Amino acid sequence: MTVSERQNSSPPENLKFAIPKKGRLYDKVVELLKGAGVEFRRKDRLDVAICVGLPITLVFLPAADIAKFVGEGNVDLGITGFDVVQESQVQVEKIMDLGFGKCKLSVQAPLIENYTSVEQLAGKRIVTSFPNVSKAFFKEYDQKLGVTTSVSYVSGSVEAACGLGLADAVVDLVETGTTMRAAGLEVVHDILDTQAILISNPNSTHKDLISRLKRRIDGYITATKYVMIMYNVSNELMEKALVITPGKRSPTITNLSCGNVKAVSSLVLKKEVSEKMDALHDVGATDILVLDLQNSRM
Ligand SMILES: Nc1ncnc2c1ncn2[C@@H]1O[C@H](COP(=O)(O)OP(=O)(O)OP(=O)(O)O)[C@@H](O)[C@H]1O
Ligand SMILES: O=P(O)(O)OC[C@H]1O[C@H](OP(=O)(O)OP(=O)(O)O)[C@H](O)[C@@H]1O
Repeated sequence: MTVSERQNSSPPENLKFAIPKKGRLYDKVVELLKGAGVEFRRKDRLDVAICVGLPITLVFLPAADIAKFVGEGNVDLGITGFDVVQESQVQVEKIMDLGFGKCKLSVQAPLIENYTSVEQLAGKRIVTSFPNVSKAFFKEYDQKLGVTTSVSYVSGSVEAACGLGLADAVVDLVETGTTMRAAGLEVVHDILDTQAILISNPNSTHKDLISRLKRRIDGYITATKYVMIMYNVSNELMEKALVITPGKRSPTITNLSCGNVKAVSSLVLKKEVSEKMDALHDVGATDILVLDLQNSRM
């Protein structure tokens, strides 16, 4: 075996974990794995990386192929979009939503045509990278109206299909709508909401390691959503302050050496922290500090 073959080979007993090799989800997935303590070094141009200190081999694949690989048992675990899972038509176990890669899969048509309902597109030409989801979606309308919608697959630049005269409408992902508007399209109907999800093969033999990874990822995601708020407050004002910061379960209250004042620490949602600080100030709390959480197990 050559050196490069050895670098590329996974110990057979390792859990195989497929993640997107590039694209929209890549940076977020790498950040998530780092936060969950899954360390790896990916050598230039290699699509396999063995993790440090964990029996895990990461496999870098196109996002669109990951659900199929997980469903067919070539890998144990994967991260990809829910849209990809729906399109792949395979049986996978959804472990958890990951909270990024959020967008919608929508039927989009030229603004100029002014379509007001999706029924008007039944029987017409649709171009998409999601032929299975699109066919399943239009089936109901085809049956109702006695027509046959033509669904054709393209692997990319879907939004260009109407302008090129290849389609009457497209089924594509929309987040901000920038791509769609630039192509002169508008949403006629949303088919599904999607985000990145962690999936596993239902027959994987690595159940314990998958549970451990789930706890780690869960802990990291929770830590990114919360901050720890700490403040001092007098006994008389305590009740009002605790209404503002009830904590995830309950706040921690510590006696201070100086008389009538106590220190409170409590978890607060990051998105609510400024408003909580204002409210604490207004009820008379002092020395208000906010600390970021690195990680958590709750
Ligand atoms: N604009 C977006 N906003 C949020 N999530 C998105 C967006 N576009 C795609 N995604 C999510 O990321 C997944 C992968 O999309 P991406 O466009 O990166 O795939 P790709 O086509 O494999 O990448 P590339 O085009 O670079 O080869 C999609 O299946 C979807 O779940
Ligand atoms: O509503 P928006 O914010 O414009 O996002 C939607 C676009 O994002 C994705 O493509 P991406 O930019 O990842 O490139 P791709 O077509 O090469 O996959 C998707 O396929 C849409 O075209």
